[in-house]
Amino acid sequence: MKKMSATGLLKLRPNVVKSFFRTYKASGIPELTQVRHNVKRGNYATLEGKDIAFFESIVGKNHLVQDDLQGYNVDFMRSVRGSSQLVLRPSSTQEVSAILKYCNERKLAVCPQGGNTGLVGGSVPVCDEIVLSLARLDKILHIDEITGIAACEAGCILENLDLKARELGLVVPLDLGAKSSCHIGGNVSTNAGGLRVLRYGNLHGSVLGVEAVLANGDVLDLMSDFKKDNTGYHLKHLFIGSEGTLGVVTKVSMLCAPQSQAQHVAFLGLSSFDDVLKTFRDSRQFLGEILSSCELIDANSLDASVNHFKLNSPIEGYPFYMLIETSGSNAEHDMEKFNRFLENGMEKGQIIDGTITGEVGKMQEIWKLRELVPVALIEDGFCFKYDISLPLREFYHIVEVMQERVGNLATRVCGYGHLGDSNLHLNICCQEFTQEIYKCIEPFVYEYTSQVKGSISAEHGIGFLKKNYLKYSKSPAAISKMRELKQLLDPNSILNPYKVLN
Ligand SMILES: O=C(O)CC[C@@H](O)C(=O)O
Ligand SMILES: [Zn+2]
Repeated sequence: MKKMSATGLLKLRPNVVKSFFRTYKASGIPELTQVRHNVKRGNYATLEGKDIAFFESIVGKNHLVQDDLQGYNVDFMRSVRGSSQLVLRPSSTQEVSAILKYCNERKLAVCPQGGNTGLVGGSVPVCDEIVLSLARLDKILHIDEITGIAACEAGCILENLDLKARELGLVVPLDLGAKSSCHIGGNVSTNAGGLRVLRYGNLHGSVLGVEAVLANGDVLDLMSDFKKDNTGYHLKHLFIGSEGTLGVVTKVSMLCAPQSQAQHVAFLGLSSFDDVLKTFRDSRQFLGEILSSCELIDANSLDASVNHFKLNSPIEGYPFYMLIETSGSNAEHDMEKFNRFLENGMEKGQIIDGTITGEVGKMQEIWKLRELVPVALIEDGFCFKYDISLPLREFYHIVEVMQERVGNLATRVCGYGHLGDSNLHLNICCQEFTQEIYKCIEPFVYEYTSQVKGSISAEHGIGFLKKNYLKYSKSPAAISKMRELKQLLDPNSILNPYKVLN
C-alpha cells in the first residue's frame, strides 16, 4: 500500500459534460423516438402563427428559437429525440407563468428543460412539445454565510452556485459529474442524487423551499429559509423528483454545508464482492461521520475509463475497486482513522492493494477514473443504462446474471455506482441497439429488481424511457394516486407529457 501525504483541501473536477457534448454532436442523431417507441401524439393543439406572436410578446424575438433545435430535441444519451419546432427562453417567473397560462388555455404541450443532462429522456420533447428552457433564470439570489442558506433561480448551473458557496466556506450538498452543465431547477425536479448522498442525504432533505409555476400559470411560492416548518402538507416535496410533470420549478432555496477542511481519497483493489461488502461495513465503523463517498467500480468499468481516456490507474488487475473519500476537519486525525481502517482491511485480507492521497491533483486523478466511466461507456456505440437501488447483499449479483444472459451480444456489461447508497449503475454496452439484446435485458432487469424489493430508479428518475416500468416499483394504488395528483395540478396534461406516467 502506497501512502501519500495529506495536504489537499478541495477537489475541482474535470469538465465531464462539456467533453461529452463534443462527442455527441459529432456522432449524429438517433432514429425518431416516436417510431421506435411507438408513441401516439396526445390530443394537443398544434402551433399557429397567433401563438408565435403571443410568445414573442412575452419573451421577445431573440428568445423565441425556431431554428437549429437539435440541442434541445435530443437528449444527453442520444436515445430520445423529439421534433419540437419552438423553444421559449423566458427570463422571469412572470414570463414562465404567462407562457404556461396561455399554453394551458390553448392545450399546447410543454417540455420544461434545464441543462438537458438527464439520462431517461425526461428533459427533451417526445413529439412536438414546446421546449421551455429555464436557462435564462440563472441568478444566484443570495447565499448567507452564517446560516448556509442559498437561494437561486432554477436555471442556475450547479457548479456556479457551488463555486460561489465555496467563497463563503460553504458547499452545495449535491455533487454530480454533470455539475458544469446541469441546472439546480433540473436537479430539484429530478431529485438528482450524485456522489455525496451518503454524506448530505438527498434533495428532499436539503431543499428548504421552491417556487413553482403550475400548469394554469399560478405561481406557488413555497420558498422558505427554515428546516423546521410543520404547517400542514409539505407541498414542496411534490416538485422534488416529479420531473416537471406537476409544475415548473423556478426558484430554489437550500441548506449548504460547511466546506470540509480535509479530504482524503483511497482507491482500493479487492478480490471478491464479499470483501467489498465487508470493507464497506468497516468503512462505516472506522471512518464514521467523516466518510463522504463510497463508490464501487468493477473491472470492466475501470477498463472503459482507463482505456477510453488514456488514464493511469494506480492499481490494476482486480475484479473490484472501491473509491472511498473522507471529508473532515483535521487532516491528521482523519489520516489516522483512514490508516487504521486500511490496516484492518489488509490484515483481514479484504483489501489487497490500494493507494490513498490527500493531494488535490491526485484526488482528482482518482475521481476521474470513476466519473468518466459513464462517458467512456457510451463510446462502445449503444448503452442500456439502469440505475437501480438494490439490497446490498444482492448488489452485484444482477451484473453477473446479466453477463450470462447477454453473452457476446454485448461488448461490455459493467456494474459501478454509489455502493454507499445501495445504488447500482448497471450498463450494458453493445455496438448498436438490436431487438435481440433488448429482449434479453428488459423487462428482466425490472422484474429482478422488483423481486428483490429494489427500486427501478435510484436517482435518474423515470422520464420517458422507464415510464412503462413504473409498476415494478409502485403499487397500482400508488400509481392511481399519482394520476389523481397529476389530474388535480395539470388537468390538461400539458406539462412534460409522455413522461413518468403513461
Ligand atoms: O450513466 C450512468 O449510468 C450513471 C451516471 C451517474 O449517475 C453516475 O453516477 O456517474
Ligand atoms: Zn449515479
